[in-house]
Amino acid sequence: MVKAIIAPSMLSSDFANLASEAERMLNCGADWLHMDIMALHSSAVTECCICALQDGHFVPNLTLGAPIIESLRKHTKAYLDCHLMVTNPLDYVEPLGKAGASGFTFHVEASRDNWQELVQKIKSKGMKPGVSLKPGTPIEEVYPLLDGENSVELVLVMTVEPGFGGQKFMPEMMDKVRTLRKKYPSLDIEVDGGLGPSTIEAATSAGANCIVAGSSVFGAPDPAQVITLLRGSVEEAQKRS
Ligand SMILES: O=C(CO)[C@H](O)[C@H](O)COP(=O)(O)O
Ligand SMILES: [Fe+2]
Repeated sequence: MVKAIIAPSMLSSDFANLASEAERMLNCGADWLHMDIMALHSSAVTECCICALQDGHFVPNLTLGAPIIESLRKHTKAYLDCHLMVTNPLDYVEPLGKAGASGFTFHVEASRDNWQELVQKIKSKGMKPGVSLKPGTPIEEVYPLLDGENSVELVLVMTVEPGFGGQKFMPEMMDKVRTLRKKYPSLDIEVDGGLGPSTIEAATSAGANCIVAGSSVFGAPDPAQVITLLRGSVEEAQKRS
């Protein structure tokens, strides 16, 4: 049976106090810390400004990168679950590996031409490879990454459009989770976006076992209580299945 993993999204934390926010979440029972890495690939700008402006931004936001992961690593031994929302994830493998990232989850939309090289490199740097997909991307797109030689070990199903915390959960994404769980019973299936006490049931009964939650955890008066509730939902759903 796959393990229940609760990963507060540090995107909702106080970035100016990242180390103490991380410690606070771990004390509240977090298993992983979810790190949202959003950036514009700089060489895309140099190579073709117009393309970069039209679609080079993987998301319309800028968050953190390897230097911050490296700084945080000095303060914690926690599993740092990095979610790469960038146009060229390959550029980030070496720096994030060096910085001390634990998981490296890239987007299938940004790696259609080089996912095999990417997975190989992620593994060679000692990180756990994962693939994510945007709401508009069909689940079938990740199958080759799960069935081949260089397979990923986690699939992150986005349940909001990537880019920002605090958005509304998209329940229609649960069909992807159900399909994936049926086909891959021992896979880590992560859900990200809009998860909290009112939406967790839909995700866990579909088969998700890794739960990313930002605003619902950081915005709660008692984050530990929310983390316990999320974990309980994964475990209850697993008992029922
Ligand atoms: O990847 C993300 C956004 O692109 C975040 O991880 C996600 O949005 C978490 O925040 P919340 O739980 O508030 O929705
Ligand atoms: Fe994320």
